[in-house]
Amino acid sequence: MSSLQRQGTPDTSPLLSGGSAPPHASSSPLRIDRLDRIDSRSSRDFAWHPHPPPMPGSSPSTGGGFLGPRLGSSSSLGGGATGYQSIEGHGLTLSRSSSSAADVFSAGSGLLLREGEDPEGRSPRERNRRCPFVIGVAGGTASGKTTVCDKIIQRLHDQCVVMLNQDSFYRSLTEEEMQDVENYNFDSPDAFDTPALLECLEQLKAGRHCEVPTYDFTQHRRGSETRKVEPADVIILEGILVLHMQELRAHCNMLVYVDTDDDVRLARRIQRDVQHRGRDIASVIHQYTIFVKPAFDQYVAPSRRYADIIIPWQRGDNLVAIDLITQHISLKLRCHDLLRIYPNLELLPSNFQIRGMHTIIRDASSSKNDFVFYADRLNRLIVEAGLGHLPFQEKIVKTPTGHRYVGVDFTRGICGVSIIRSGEAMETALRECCQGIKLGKILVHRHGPHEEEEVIYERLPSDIAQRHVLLLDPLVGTGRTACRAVEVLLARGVQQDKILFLSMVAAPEAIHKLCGSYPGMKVLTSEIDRGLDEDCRIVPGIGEFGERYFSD
Ligand SMILES: O=P(O)(O)OC[C@H]1O[C@H](OP(=O)(O)OP(=O)(O)O)[C@H](O)[C@@H]1O
Ligand SMILES: O=c1cc[nH]c(=O)[nH]1
Repeated sequence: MSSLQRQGTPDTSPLLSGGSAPPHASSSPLRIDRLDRIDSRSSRDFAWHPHPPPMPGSSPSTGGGFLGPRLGSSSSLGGGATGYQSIEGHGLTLSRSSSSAADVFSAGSGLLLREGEDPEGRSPRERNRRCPFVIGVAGGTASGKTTVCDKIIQRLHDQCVVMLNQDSFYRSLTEEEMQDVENYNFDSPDAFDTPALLECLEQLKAGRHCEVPTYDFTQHRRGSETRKVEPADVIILEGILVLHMQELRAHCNMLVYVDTDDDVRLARRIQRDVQHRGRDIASVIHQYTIFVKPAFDQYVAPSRRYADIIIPWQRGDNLVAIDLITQHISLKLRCHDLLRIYPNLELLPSNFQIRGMHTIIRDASSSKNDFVFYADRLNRLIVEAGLGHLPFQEKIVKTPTGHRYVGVDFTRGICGVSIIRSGEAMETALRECCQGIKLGKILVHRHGPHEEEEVIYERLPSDIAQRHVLLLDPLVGTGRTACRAVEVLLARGVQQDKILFLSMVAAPEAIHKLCGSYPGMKVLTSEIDRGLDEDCRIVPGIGEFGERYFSD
């Protein structure tokens, strides 16, 4: 809203009073950069699955199972950052990880797919499923990995979590190997059917169920039955070699190493194998000395260096570490819940350039020049991403080398409508992308954060009902201003599914309101903030966008 209209009501806007944005803060005390690779592109159905009774960690192997309500799967991967942080006194080390850039950005945006036109025959909703958040948990034998996983699952009780145990993917021994089982190395990477494990992981990440083998530790064989594991929000992949194997690490958004003294582990191993796996003490010690310990030294202990988080775990009570991990995951998943709930919500895939732009725009001490420069840059990306959601027509052209190129033709019949005044800051980006585009404007005024909105000005293309409309406003807090503007468009005959709302920062409240009220309209934002303060300002927010962008 223009400062002119604001005169006399300087503090009426949810975003006008209070000025500068508070420092960025999250409900998690940690910043674990690799977790920021989670991003998302759309939604899935809600469904509920009962909690099964806890399964014994012995033969036949647990294999994995439902551990919570299913909300759907989540993100694709983006970023590829490494993080390093050490938290003294919390018994938790966040360490540099070697996250590979290869596991970033699953394409999957489906931007060029028209409704019902998916090569794999998926519905638009299935197509928009996100990959789940995958946590890899490794550590030596009997280090307490299962307990750590159980604690994480307990604390993520409002999410659907499934576990995949590497143990379930032991190969069946051949007759020959069975003859000399005392001298078979169960701790070597070769003992596992890793392709089968990868296939399961890939199925789950694609939003499909998988069949996990069962393994009988007393017979050293796979059972004839498999266990069906449904897709979930979070997958915990647990096993001694999960961090050692690059192909498994590449699937994980977060790598955890459980660090327990060797003697504690040996004592636990003896107890477990004797009680649950039909062994005697002498054979357990023999196996430990000949295979388990050397394999630990060769594969498991060195894999610590890949961990994002190393948890010292002696007595099984390092709950601070568990809390820190799960708080952070919950924070990430909360944002993704919105994306699951609303198929019409899109989040601009993040990367460090975009995060850097946000950092400058959100910094209260940034200069006007910087604010405008980076807001323009970011708006350009948002507009480009928004345009990618418009329908297209195939177009074949001839290249200068005389070859055919099968491409697409841009949509005709679009226009932009900015919500005055901050929305006008996005017009530049739209004009730069679409030369000569028709632009309209709507001015919505509200006397106070809890007052009714009033449309006091509208100028729209006369043929707007025939056009696709890009509705522009960098900030949506309560979503009331935006909803009012949408009502104006609908009253002018624009169809919901021809409206694309573009914003830079949205509060969850606005997303519920906009996406819930107008399921046919697409909403694209570059970041979703934590919420609103008592004056309905976005937290952490940007402050008064219009003031910062337009004032001298
Ligand atoms: O989602 P809501 O709670 O309705 O608030 C969002 C509105 O607030 C901001 O404008 P502002 O009122 O600051 O006016 P301005 O753009 O004219 O500066 C923003 O640009 C939206 O138009
Ligand atoms: O069958 C198995 C599998 C793992 N470790 C063992 O000792 N036996």
